[in-house]
Amino acid sequence: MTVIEARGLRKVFRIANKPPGFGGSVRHLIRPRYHEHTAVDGIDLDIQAGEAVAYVGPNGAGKSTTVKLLTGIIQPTAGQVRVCGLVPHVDRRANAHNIGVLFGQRSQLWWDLPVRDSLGLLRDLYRIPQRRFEARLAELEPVLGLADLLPVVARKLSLGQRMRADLAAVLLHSPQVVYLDEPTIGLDITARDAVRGFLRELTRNGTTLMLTTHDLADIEEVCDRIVIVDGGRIIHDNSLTAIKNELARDRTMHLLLATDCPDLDMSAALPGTWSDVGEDHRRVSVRFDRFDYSAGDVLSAVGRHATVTDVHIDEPSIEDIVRRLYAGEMTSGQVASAS
Ligand SMILES: Nc1ncnc2c1ncn2[C@@H]1O[C@H](COP(=O)(O)OP(=O)(O)OP(=O)(O)O)[C@@H](O)[C@H]1O
Repeated sequence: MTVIEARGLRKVFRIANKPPGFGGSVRHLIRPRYHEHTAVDGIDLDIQAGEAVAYVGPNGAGKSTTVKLLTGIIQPTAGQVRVCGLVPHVDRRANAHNIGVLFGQRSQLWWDLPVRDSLGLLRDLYRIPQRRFEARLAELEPVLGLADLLPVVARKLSLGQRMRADLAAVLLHSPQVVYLDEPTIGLDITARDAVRGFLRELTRNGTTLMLTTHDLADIEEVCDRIVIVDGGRIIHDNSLTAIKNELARDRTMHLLLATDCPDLDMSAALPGTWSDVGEDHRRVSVRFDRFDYSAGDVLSAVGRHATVTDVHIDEPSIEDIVRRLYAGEMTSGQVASAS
């Protein structure tokens, strides 16, 4: 079932050309001048129920603007958008019940209230029955470690504590679609793992997740699809596995040998591979295309020359791939689209 559907979505901001200083302000009042900036430039997007999609791109790419359009905070200049069958900027109230949003550093919590009271207010706002509210808090408690946070006034929370409390606020009404911006920022390693595990669990249970983040580990551990935007356009849209298969076929196996092997060259046994022997003649690296050879092929080929005592494989990271896409080393023509 398609939960998020956007066609030709476009947002153009009108920006005032205000000259500097008081004189400039007066001149602008008399004769205002503007220029236009296209933040989102014709985006087509279909996201299915239960999908976890990473929506990433360099600063200013148009990520937040897209999320604002999908949540109905702003209206599109052109194009159509539907979320759970509703037009977000038209059916704002109904849409709010279907979605949870954690946006940048903006908190949902009332600054001067204990977290418990903020959650109570949100319970009333979303009209959550008391029993369901308590059951939901009990579900969220072990992941987000809420018990310690509930009595604390929001402004006294550390960044990581506030993030946990905010996540509880976003997820309290069990929304069908959740938009999260940098959801693990400020969390320690344990809390980060717990949140990532929890987000995976959410999508397994059918919640649709759209993650805008610069933390690529979040993407690898939570998302199954990655949409990359740049200049307001989608430059890549595919599953994480497909992007790796297509753009990161090389693996490098590093082997430690029991005996010196200064002249080891794998190119005869495994044509198309590249190998390098370290100065100590015992450390060998073999780079291979994973669709041409398996790790076992490489291991046994090296094993015919020397006893291997240790081995590890460098997998290409999603970080490398995304960096190359941002840098324009690859274009959408070189990569398959999910649509
Ligand atoms: N309200 C606005 N008025 C004018 N221009 C805007 C407005 N909001 C965003 N922009 C511009 O639109 C472009 C896209 O901004 P957006 O915030 O969507 O980027 P982003 O991908 O979320 O970036 P970041 O990773 O830095 O948060 C930027 O050039 C930004 O300056």
